[in-house]
Amino acid sequence: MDRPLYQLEEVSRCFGAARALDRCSFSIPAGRVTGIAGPNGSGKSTLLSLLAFVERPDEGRVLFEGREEHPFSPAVRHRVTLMPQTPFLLDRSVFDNVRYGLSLKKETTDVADKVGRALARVGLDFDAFSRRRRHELSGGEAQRVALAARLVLDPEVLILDEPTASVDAASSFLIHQAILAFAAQPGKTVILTSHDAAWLDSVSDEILFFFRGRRVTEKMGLLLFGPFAKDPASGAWVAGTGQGTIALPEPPSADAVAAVPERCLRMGTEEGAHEAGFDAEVRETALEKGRTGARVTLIGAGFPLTLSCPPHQLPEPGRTVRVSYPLSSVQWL
Ligand SMILES: Nc1ncnc2c1ncn2[C@@H]1O[C@H](COP(=O)(O)OP(=O)(O)OP(=O)(O)O)[C@@H](O)[C@H]1O
Repeated sequence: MDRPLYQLEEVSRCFGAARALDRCSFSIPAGRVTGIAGPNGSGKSTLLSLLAFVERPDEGRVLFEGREEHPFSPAVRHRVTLMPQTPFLLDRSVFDNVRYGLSLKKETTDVADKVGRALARVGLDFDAFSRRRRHELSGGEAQRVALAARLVLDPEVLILDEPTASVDAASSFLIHQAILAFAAQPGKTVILTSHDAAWLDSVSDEILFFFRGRRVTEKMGLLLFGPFAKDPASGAWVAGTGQGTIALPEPPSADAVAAVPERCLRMGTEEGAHEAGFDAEVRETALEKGRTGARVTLIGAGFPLTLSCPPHQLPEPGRTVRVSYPLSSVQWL
């Protein structure tokens, strides 16, 4: 059993009347890669800033190794490093940007060597890049320099908010490799977010799911937002647009969101009794970390959905498949 590194006890973070995090209680293990997933505004960045001790919760406690810690507390300073969603680079050379954190830590030995190794870990050649300035880097290169500036600090806990946002496939792959190489070292913990579900699956040992500031206990494969309508012919409730509809139980309120757990979605079979079904187009397929499972991303009735399947049953992108689910599996969030 993994030792919990963090324990959150009834943690809330409020902005005015809105709760970006709403009474969250869960733990995060040491020595693993934990992915944080959820739609826009679900509280992921807010959570990361609390885990990095950049901010304090308004309610509840964040325990680190069993003790309540705070911003600037010596127990977490230099041990936990956050790369924010839009990392800031100084208007100086790449070398100075990567070295900057070392100088804050007052590390003066083997500086050039350490900077060179950190750049190599994100696929940047020291001779080609170390003298370049911020404006001489592509978006993907700048993101990798920002990651190198965290890796050079050799933290115990590396927290990354959307490290592959707006980078191309090559940079995304290099960032993936750098994170896995970091995580493979003894005693290292990585906590990260990404909107790219397949990428997050391929890098994470475990994923925690969030929705509207709360942790959702399992991975939801399908989220259905209103407006919902009642089919006058059948009397059944449906979500969807002109591109088709998806059947639901009666919504409890107009702004409720329906969710179907990924494990309840089945692909390629006709629906049985007490099940609903709809046609969906396969958009993307990906193998999970360890390659024992695979994930399929589809679009049905205008809604994106993901479901898992054995790697040998992966359908071809572009195919239309039938997706079925028990109506009783629909949860209201
Ligand atoms: N400084 C702030 N002031 C006011 N509201 C904020 C602030 N920071 C976050 N929020 C609100 O808190 C909620 C959660 O925001 P947060 O950035 O944590 O979500 P997220 O899941 O990271 O979203 P995204 O995927 O879009 O990055 C949102 O409704 C957001 O508008």
